[in-house]
Amino acid sequence: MARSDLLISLVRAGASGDRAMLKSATEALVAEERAQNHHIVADRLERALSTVAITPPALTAASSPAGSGKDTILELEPRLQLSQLMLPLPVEQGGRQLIEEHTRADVLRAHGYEPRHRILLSGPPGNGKTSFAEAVAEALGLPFFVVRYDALIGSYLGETNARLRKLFDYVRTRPSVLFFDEFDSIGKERGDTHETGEIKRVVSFLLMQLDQLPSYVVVIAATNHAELLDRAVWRRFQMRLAFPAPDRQRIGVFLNRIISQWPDAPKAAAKSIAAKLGTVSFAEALDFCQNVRRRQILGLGELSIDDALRSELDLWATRVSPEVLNGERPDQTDTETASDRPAAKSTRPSSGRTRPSTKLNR
Ligand SMILES: Nc1ncnc2c1ncn2[C@@H]1O[C@H](COP(=O)(O)OP(=O)(O)OP(=O)(O)O)[C@@H](O)[C@H]1O
Repeated sequence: MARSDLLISLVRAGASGDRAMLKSATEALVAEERAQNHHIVADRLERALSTVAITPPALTAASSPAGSGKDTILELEPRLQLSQLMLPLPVEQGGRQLIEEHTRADVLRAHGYEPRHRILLSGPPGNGKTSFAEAVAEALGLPFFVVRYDALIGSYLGETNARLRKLFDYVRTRPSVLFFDEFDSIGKERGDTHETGEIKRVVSFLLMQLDQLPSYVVVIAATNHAELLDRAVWRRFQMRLAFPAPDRQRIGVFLNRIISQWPDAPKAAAKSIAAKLGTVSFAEALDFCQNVRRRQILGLGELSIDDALRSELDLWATRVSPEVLNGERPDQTDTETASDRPAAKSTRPSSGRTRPSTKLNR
């Protein structure tokens, strides 16, 4: 299957004159041959590749970078490691299994199995879905491709499918981790009456492409709205991992990890800071900590870490939430400034987020 895909990519690359695709498909074949100790074939393939015309062929619509699948993805160098993330146990275990299945794929294949390679991550924003995908790419030593919806979704009939085809043609030329963030924006429920037939065609085409993808392309899709996904799309994923919002205790441990690396330890315990932050995502807790350090660094030695922390907690209590920005509840910051507000006040209307007191436990 994997091999036949590579051969098809080679034929397509030859037909369209896409030298990048030709090179990456050949390199993938070379890697495969070497993995099977077929060094003579691998050497011949490499020699053949080196004789490919140096002069680039005239650009055509199909072969131009603007028209290739490469435009619809962003290639990032994965740096994050799984051990740097605070993950729920099932996610951590799922991640380790996934990595093992791919690093020891030859053992599985010897028994007629392929490693799992279609993974769905769900959960509220800022709790590590993107980071997890990056960490999987890092652990496997693979490029991390992030799908760019701005370049993928077209307004003309059939345009999105044509771009999806190019995207999949491009990624199947080499092992990689392909990441679809906000996957619900493309894999939506086909029964949605507000959508035209176009979305159905896109979802059907996407399913077909997912089915045909070789296992050396690990597709990781993330969604904040798993309930919006088409059932058939949901079923396609071999591993589904939930990233729930962290509770206060986990945020406390997370804060402690960060704070313990600061040059000066604040007097307040991480647990007490977590209580003051209220219900937050890991990303929000991290932002908060980074702001404290920014404040202290710019204080040029005049500001202690405790002052910086207290000051940032004061600001935190006056934060404008997305609900205010969306007009779902009134903002009180117009009539009241941070300095007007007593330090321990936390009476802003709650909308899921607990407004913390700004007084530190010392
Ligand atoms: N579980 C976690 N452990 C450690 N750090 C985390 C965790 N979750 C998020 N972070 C930090 O927050 C940042 C943003 O998280 P990330 O982009 O992975 O969240 P996400 O779930 O993909 O959010 P979105 O749904 O908005 O795309 C990361 O760069 C990371 O530094």
